[in-house]
Amino acid sequence: MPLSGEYAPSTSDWARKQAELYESSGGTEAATLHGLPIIVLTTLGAKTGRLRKTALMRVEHDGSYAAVASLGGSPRHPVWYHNLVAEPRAELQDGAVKKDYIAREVTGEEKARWWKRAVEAYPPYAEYQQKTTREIPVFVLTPV
Ligand SMILES: C[C@H](OP(=O)(O)OC[C@@H](O)[C@@H](O)[C@@H](O)Cn1c2nc(=O)[nH]c(=O)c-2cc2ccc(O)cc21)C(=O)N[C@@H](CCC(=O)N[C@@H](CCC(=O)O)C(=O)O)C(=O)O
Repeated sequence: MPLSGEYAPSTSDWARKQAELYESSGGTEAATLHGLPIIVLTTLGAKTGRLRKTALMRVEHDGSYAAVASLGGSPRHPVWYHNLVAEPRAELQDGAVKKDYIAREVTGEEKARWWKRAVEAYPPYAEYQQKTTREIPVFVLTPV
């Protein structure tokens, strides 16, 4: 069942602009970062209950996606991480297709498999993990 609520723009201007343009153009504009494809994830704000839209790198395998809470190797998690922990239901737009997913944070062997896919899709993830002692969380989103 799709998320409902009022959209609350991100306070990160560049990310907000990319997420909004990607969504409004059906994934035809603002579709890459450093030439690599993105997706837009919609989560439910854990405190405000408002819809949050977050551009993320596209990491897809057999219809499931990874959401990598890298935040450029920052010592803290991105705020959307806490949204997904609180409410695992999410929407994900890949190109013109937007579907409902359930997110699950992965660990161990399963995380290692998805981390490999993520670094193949976006090599800077490896540098981000080198940059911080924070273990960068990975969610796997499976279609509902
Ligand atoms: C800036 C902040 O955003 P954030 O959720 O921390 O996410 C930071 C970044 O991860 C986000 O900007 C990403 O889009 C950056 N980013 C990537 N970030 C990643 O972590 N991984 C990626 O792969 C990634 C790729 C990417 C590609 C293109 C692009 O333009 C940006 C990309 C934000 O919007 N904060 C809001 C709050 C947002 C929020 O969700 N609030 C919750 C409260 C949650 C709580 O506090 O518990 C609520 O509404 O209730 C605010 O300060 O008002």
